[in-house]
Amino acid sequence: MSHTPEPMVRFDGVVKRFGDNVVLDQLDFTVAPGEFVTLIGPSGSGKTTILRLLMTLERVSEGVITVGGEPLSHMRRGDRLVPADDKHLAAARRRIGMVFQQFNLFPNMSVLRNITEAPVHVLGLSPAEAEARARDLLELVGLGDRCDEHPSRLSGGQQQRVAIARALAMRPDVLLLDEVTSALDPELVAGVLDLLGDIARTTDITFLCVTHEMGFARQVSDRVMMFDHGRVIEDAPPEQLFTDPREPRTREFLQAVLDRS
Ligand SMILES: Nc1ncnc2c1ncn2[C@@H]1O[C@H](COP(=O)(O)OP(=O)(O)OP(=O)(O)O)[C@@H](O)[C@H]1O
Repeated sequence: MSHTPEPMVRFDGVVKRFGDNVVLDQLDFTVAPGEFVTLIGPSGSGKTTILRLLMTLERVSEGVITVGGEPLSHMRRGDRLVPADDKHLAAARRRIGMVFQQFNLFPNMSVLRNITEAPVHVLGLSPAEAEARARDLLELVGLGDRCDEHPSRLSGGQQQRVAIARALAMRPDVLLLDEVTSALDPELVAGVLDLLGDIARTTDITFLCVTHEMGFARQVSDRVMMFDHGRVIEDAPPEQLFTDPREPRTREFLQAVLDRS
């Protein structure tokens, strides 16, 4: 008998409103463990809101999000689900990492300390364990010789590599990527994308990625979800979605991206 694994991420009837503005409209989707899913769609279609909900930076208005089968936004109380309290949210958040457009490194700490800080203070690793982990990760991202420098001495691409190492140091089950190359000089983009592609191929981390880099999305994604007005209007493997989109809105969007580049 075949066994379908529990999705790593599940959105079940998720609604997000800001005032009267319905930003996510009864959203249902799942992401399997280890899958790389890219979210595309016009500005304002709700992509970043999805990542912010997963980071618990926002709360759902309705519906349930689960990560690894555990409700993120809610807690089980007997047979019922009740909104999560801060302690539950903090525990759930540990399973999820995020890399932002603007690196968000601590400017006054060395590169090494940027990476050891959360494993020591959030996961409770000893400083020696955290440092060993950080040094391994800095090797992985090609910055093994820059441990003691401050982020301001690094290029944007190198800073983003530190941010990637920092996210990996928490050993997340899910890694969220939000336009991670948008703030980089064009010549630095490919190196960061190659690194992320390698990490995606060689780890079992589940990725949700918002990007305008359609070449990258096409290369690394298992699935691409096209959003429009807070709904998924098309969900397909990249080779299909990019070459033969079913929905006219997807076609228009891809054409507009092509025209801009
Ligand atoms: N904190 C907030 N308060 C009010 N409205 C918000 C807030 N955050 C997002 N929105 C609105 O939610 C909608 C979706 O925004 P979101 O950032 O998720 O879109 P997006 O698809 O990621 O867009 P982009 O590609 O431009 O980043 C937009 O209409 C936006 O104005």
